[in-house]
Amino acid sequence: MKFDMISVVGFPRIGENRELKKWVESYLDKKLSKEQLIQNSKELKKKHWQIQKEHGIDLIPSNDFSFYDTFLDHAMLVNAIPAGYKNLGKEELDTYFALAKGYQTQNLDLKALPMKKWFFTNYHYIVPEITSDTEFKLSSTKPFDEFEEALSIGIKTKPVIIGALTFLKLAKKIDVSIYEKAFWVNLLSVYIQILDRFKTLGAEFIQIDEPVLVTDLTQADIELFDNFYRQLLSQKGNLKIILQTYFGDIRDIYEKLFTLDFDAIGLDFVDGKYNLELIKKFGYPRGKLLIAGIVNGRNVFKNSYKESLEILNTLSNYVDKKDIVISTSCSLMFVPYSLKFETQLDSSKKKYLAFAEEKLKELNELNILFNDKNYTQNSSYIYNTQLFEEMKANKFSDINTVVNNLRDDDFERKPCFEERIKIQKDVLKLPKLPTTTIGSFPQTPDVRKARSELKNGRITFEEYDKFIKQKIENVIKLQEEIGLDVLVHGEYERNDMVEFFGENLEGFIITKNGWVQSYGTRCVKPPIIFSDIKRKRPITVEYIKYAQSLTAKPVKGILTGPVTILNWSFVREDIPLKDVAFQLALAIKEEVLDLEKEGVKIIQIDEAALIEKLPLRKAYHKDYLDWAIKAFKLTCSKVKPETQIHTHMCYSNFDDLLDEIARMDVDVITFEAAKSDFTILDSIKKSNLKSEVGPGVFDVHSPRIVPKEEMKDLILKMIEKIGLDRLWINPDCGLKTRKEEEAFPTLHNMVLAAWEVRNNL
Ligand SMILES: Nc1nc2c(c(=O)[nH]1)N[C@@H](CNc1ccc(C(=O)N[C@@H](CCC(=O)N[C@@H](CCC(=O)N[C@@H](CCC(=O)O)C(=O)O)C(=O)O)C(=O)O)cc1)CN2
Ligand code: MET
Ligand SMILES: [Zn+2]
Repeated sequence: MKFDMISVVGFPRIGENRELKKWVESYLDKKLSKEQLIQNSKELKKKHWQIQKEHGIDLIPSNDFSFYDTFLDHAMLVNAIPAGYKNLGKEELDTYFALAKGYQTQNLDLKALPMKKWFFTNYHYIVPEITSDTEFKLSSTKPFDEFEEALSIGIKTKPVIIGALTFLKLAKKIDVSIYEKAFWVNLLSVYIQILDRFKTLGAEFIQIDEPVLVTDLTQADIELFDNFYRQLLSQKGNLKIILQTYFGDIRDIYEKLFTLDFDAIGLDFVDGKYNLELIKKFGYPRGKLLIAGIVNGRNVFKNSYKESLEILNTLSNYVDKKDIVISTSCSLMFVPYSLKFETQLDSSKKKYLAFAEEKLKELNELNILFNDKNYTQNSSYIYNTQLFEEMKANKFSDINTVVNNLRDDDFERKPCFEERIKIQKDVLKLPKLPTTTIGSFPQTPDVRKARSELKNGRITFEEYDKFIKQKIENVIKLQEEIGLDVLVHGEYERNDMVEFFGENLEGFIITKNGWVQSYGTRCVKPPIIFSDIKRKRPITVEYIKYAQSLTAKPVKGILTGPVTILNWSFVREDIPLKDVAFQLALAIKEEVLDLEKEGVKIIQIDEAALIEKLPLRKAYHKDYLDWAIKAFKLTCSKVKPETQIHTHMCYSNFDDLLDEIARMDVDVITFEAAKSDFTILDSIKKSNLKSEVGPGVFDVHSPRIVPKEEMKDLILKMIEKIGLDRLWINPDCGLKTRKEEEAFPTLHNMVLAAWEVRNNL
């Protein structure tokens, strides 16, 4: 075995120019053949393996590629797919896309499997369903095919497989206990077959990903893990098994791992600083490799060689140096592909950044330094430490003054909710069950084209502005025709709800090509928070004012909240998140007050990502929520009582956080409810939340046209649970990803449903 090894946990799969996204979308639009899609993807994978090889990576991952989502790939691999999909009579790839996107024909209506956030990232995985009828069996050749594809160009990869505990815990369980041996032994036999196949193919290392090990574990989880792996590892033969963890520390199971026959353990020393303490406290077993995750797979800033070498040197007091493998902290799929496309980015900023490709270089340099006794004399080390000194010198300047001068009443809105809502009802005079939308309307190809032409200088700003105003005019007319009560301007001017604010606030770096996958074929280009945040000028006022000038109905102003901007941006690691959040909040507050001044009566401050960076362990929740909620409150504490403040959160997996959400003290909150079977409604009733609520009555991620009766039933059910007086009727998120012909009929049905219920009161 080679010493001084370097490992990559996973590599971005979308391609340097989002090729994969474009191919898959073309395939789904029937504009690209299956053969072509597969052929193109093979070339892409090869390119990615080759790049890693050129950068000297020893443990190069395979099976980290996916046409849509690796969790769904895994569900297909072990045959954990709902019965309805099995008999579609389709080829594997088409069944796969049907699971991801739903499948509708004249007489068949299969819903897409739901998506969930992948830990605290902005990636979303597909949630498989397992029931007592699930028959685990090896059902796909994808991981083996990819291993062979790489072999054919002379690269022996390290296949990546999702671990059993992570799979079972993150799947949706229906009428089944994953902890019963009779259930999981069937899955075990599939994993044994997977290992057997890889043995036959000549694999050396297999990486088994178990990120759930960094969450709070129960005794039952630990026992399941122990039993499962004890048996699996007894069958591993000559294969070397890497247990890969990431996103935190593994305090609940660390010592237990010593007794299991893993050949290597992958630990995250970026998000899991406590892993180092565990090693200091309990040591590390002899003879096992330690995959030391020190290059951050979740952020775009350069690695601090000084800090990393300190960690590595400490580790070498407990682990044989030859057993330490330098690695990324998690997959690199959470950062953009390469800086080489950022030709317009000032070198004074670019020099602080490292995307996936540059991180490969960092791994290499770190490896050289770690094996060099005089590394402090090495030029790459000297350059890197200088950079970080410079960075330290340009800390956010205003932060301490502004943030320290905030007083308690900067965060509190007056008068209390009960008084405000009365005043608002008098001013707004909305009917019962008011109907509205979440903000964005379909981002049709003409909108994207206009923006791209503006960016390329093919049209002037005046032409673009005229185009956007025309879109606004159309959407106002449409909403009036449909009969919605509270209108919106449609968000046509925004490429993305976060990037748009990044472009218009001072302090951000906007990249040209810094795309990362958010789910399936959808990508985001997170802005980078680099220096003090300030609002240069009003951002949204003109278009919202314009929309309001076209109608007598209230137009709701839509803004993105500070915590969501923070959580969906890349943020410097040397400044407390809380301080950045407060700076963002003060900028958004200026916008809120300007909208109010211009006569906007309802303002929605989206906090879609409010709890995204909620620490994985409960013990740390409070601290995060305290500052996150304060940042939100800072944006709207100074508005008049008659101004109605809404917020929107797209996920409702906050059942046990409702008392915290109540502290946001908003007038109206809209959120997703239908996909989680409305359990949240019961929780709302039991919680301190006083706000009016709009639990979305349809799923915006499905192209399906929802029948009126279906939504009517939902509305009746919601009235029963939550009462009539505080209920709003709306979709569960923005409509930007839908086509007009999908969104408009459903909206129309939604309004009709609300009217029918209203008229029968
Ligand atoms: N940041 C963020 N995170 C989020 C969400 C969100 O809305 N924003 N929503 C949730 C779900 N995630 C989502 C993430 C992305 C998209 C999405 O629609 N993304 C678009 C890109 C949006 C965008 O930035 N568009 C730009 C650039 C579009 C583009 O590709 N332009 C073409 C040119 C187009 C032309 O000339 O016709 C090109 O560059 O090649 C624009 O509108 O200006 C996509 O992948 O297709 C939707 C939901 C959770 N996380
Ligand atoms: N206002 C935004 C929209 O409607 C909220 C989206 S939350 C991901 O698109
Ligand atoms: Zn949403």
